[in-house]
Amino acid sequence: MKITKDLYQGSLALLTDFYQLTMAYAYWKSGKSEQEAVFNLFFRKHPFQSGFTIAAGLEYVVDFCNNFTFNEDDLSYLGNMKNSDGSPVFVPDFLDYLKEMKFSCDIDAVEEGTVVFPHTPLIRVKGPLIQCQLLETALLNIINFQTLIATKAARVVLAAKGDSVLEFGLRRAQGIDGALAASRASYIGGCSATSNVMAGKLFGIPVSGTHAHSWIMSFDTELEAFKAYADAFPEKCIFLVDTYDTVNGIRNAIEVGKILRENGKEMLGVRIDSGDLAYFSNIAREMLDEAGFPDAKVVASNDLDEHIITSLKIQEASISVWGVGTKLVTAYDQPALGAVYKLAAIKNKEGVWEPKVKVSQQSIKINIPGEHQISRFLRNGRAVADMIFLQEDVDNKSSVMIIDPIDSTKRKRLNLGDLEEYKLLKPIFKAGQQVYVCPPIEAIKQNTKDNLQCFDKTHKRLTNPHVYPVGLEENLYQLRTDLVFKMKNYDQE
Ligand SMILES: Nc1ncnc2c1ncn2[C@@H]1O[C@H](COP(=O)(O)OP(=O)(O)OP(=O)(O)O)[C@@H](O)[C@H]1O
Ligand SMILES: O=P(O)(O)OC[C@H]1O[C@H](OP(=O)(O)OP(=O)(O)O)[C@H](O)[C@@H]1O
Ligand SMILES: O=C(O)c1cccnc1
Ligand SMILES: [Mg+2]
Repeated sequence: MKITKDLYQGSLALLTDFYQLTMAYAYWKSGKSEQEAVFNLFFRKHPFQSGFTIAAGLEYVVDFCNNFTFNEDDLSYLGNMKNSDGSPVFVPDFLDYLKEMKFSCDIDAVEEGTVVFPHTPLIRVKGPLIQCQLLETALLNIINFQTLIATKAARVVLAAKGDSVLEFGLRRAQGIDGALAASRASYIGGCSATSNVMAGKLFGIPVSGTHAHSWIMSFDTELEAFKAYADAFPEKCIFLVDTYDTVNGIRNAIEVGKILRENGKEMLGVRIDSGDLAYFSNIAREMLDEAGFPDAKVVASNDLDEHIITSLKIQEASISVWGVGTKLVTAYDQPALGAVYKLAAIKNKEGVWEPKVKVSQQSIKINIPGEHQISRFLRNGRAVADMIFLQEDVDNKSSVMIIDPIDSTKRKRLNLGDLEEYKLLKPIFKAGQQVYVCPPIEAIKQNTKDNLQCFDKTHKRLTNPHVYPVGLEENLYQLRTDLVFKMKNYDQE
């Protein structure tokens, strides 16, 4: 196996759980493949005890759907799968069906960079049951990870309060694709650049960086190392000052900064990667200012996350650029988002849509039935609530009641006349044809910024944030309750 050449072999159709294929076969065998269905992809709890989540990954989903075909290699692999009695798992007629299958679903989704909340669909898939089912695992894989990392990045960037955050995670990320996807999602979440050069090339993200301790250690003295770096990159000098003695390192950086200046160049700054970052950054700032380098930046790195950055801000550390790696790209404190993909409605034999619920002991796990939409209501540009609803329930209404999906005592009346309404689900595919143009990554990053700006700072607080109201329109709430009662059959002894 050569990972550079052979890994995906031009097809991602088998990037799925085996049970999706066994269900697909069983749907086909029982004549249900083409029955129309609606599935929603949503999460139940914000990651990191955050008050918000940033949607990311849609562009990957679009690409996946546009290339959703089983190639000859995939089909021959499936054709060779055997049951324990030696019989083939999948009969040739089914493999022919897969070969001819053309992606034909409608997909509606929340745009990347949108602030999203529990229970509201990030992606809605409507189409033949077999296709909806076969998309589940890949869609979850893509959206769960990129949404998680975009959210983590947004939190780190909020903690940095306007300072640049550089993403340095490649060496610690979860494998090759994890690293690439994390760099993309980190940029969407608000990072200014990545150290990951391949992500720069693939996604058009700015790349940047400093140098490592090994560079210093390869010379007899730190001063020699700084001079040689300045010689190679006079425009890009951020000297790593903590290899031996941080204060001495700053002194050496200043000395080389003066030589650069004599040659018409400016040192960009210093990086501190160990020790007490508040203490050393303040010393660096004082020494740089005193030596006539007030514009030189102090970059800090070393196991940073949003909490350490917040603490360093409180300590009045003089850091203006933050290099964040491991804890960002691995989502160290919560390594998975936990979004799910649930059947919400199915068209019966009479052609009538039937809403569906999965009943659970835990009310948080009861999904929201039907092909619903989400509206975000804003007052003077400020988000006040999100409503999950069925269009027919709100037509011609001047006010609506929304009810918390978990706690029905939490309700909010919205007077629609006073509010701006913004529909979150946008058409992405219609009958398998892409109708949405994926925006450039800069526009997605800007969308994150604009979206976050609409939310009160109490929802963006990193610890114990104020909960933003998201509710089911009352008729949809009632429909869900009635369906649960019906499926539970409480009237029976
Ligand atoms: N003033 C500070 N307040 C809070 N946390 C800090 C402060 N200074 C550094 N930190 C954090 O404390 C941790 C220090 O970790 P660690 O003990 O591994 O580093 P170190 O010993 O300074 O560096 P290294 O092991 O790389 O030489 C890091 O997560 C760092 O970001
Ligand atoms: O700390 P992170 O947020 O992951 O950021 C990336 C780290 O990677 C580099 O060193 P590395 O960790 O490889 O070595 P070090 O711990 O000895 O500095 C760099 O100096 C940072 O410390
Ligand atoms: O460019 C840097 O300073 C860098 C890159 C990767 C990891 N740590 C630091
Ligand atoms: Mg380290």
